[in-house]
Amino acid sequence: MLLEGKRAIVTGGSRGIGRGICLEFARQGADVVVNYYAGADKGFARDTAADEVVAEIEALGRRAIAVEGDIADPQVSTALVEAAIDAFGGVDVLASNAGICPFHAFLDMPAELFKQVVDVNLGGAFFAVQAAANRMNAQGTGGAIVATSSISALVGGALQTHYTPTKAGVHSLMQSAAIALGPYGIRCNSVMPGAIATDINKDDWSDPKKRDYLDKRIPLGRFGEPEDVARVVAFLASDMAAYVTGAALLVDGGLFVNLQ
Ligand SMILES: NC(=O)C1=CN([C@@H]2O[C@H](COP(=O)(O)OP(=O)(O)OC[C@H]3O[C@@H](n4cnc5c(N)ncnc54)[C@H](OP(=O)(O)O)[C@@H]3O)[C@@H](O)[C@H]2O)C=CC1
Ligand SMILES: C[C@H](O)[C@@H]1OC(=O)[C@H](O)[C@@H]1O
Repeated sequence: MLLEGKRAIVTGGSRGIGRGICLEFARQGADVVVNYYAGADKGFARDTAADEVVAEIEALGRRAIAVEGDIADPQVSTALVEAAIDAFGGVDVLASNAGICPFHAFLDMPAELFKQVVDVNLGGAFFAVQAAANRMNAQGTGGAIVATSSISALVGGALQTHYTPTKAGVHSLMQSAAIALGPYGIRCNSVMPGAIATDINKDDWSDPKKRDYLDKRIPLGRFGEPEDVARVVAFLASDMAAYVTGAALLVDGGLFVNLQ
């Protein structure tokens, strides 16, 4: 097992890629704090999704707790670390994964929507990394941080002008954090998923033409599944990657390099 006895926090861990990371971490021997956000309306279904992930982790023989909170709020990151200390005694691994992509045209993009996407995707990553790194530093045993950036850090999208800069920002954050935290034995890397089948792109891909176009561009011949990303995150979080920091790994079935 790659993460035997490690104590992990996964932001946005209730669905999609984050859920995949939670389960892979547990398979690899880690205990997991599962963060999610119920939203302003405190949606019951979202609480249920997080509770189900906790139950799945426990069925794998590991410990887990669900912690609700909007990652855009810096205090939520502090609370996640405190929850990990209370439940497991500390933090060894952070997967900073929570993110949103409400597709919208550029010319009439509401300022509030732009701000929300930046606050969740980039602000949330910044504060989660800062809170986890402070705890790892206090423990004195180093740690590993893996952020979910995106292929969208490298290429654009007409309906993603608010989103792609946040993913480039997360990529850059991991590079700078790798330098800032290397002296404390804390490694910082990112994954850049391509087109992964989750709720985030359900509406966008409901257009069969767009789905078909994307599908044909992927050399490995299929959309990604959350597990495809989760296994790479577990590798980067583990000692198998002990000399890897500041790196970004595309997990896209070859989509990025396929120009023609
Ligand atoms: N799917 C894809 O093709 C790609 C995704 N990514 C990135 O992967 C990450 C995960 O996306 P994906 O799994 O696809 O999306 P999903 O919509 O399936 O899952 C998003 C997760 O993030 C949580 N979340 C959303 N907003 C917040 C918030 N404000 N605070 C805390 N948690 C929150 C959700 O919790 P809840 O259920 O409670 O809302 C959910 O667990 C994102 O950062 C995304 O940008 C990158 C490249 C490609
Ligand atoms: C949500 C999109 O379908 C998905 O998100 C990303 O980061 C990828 O680039 C895809 O566009």
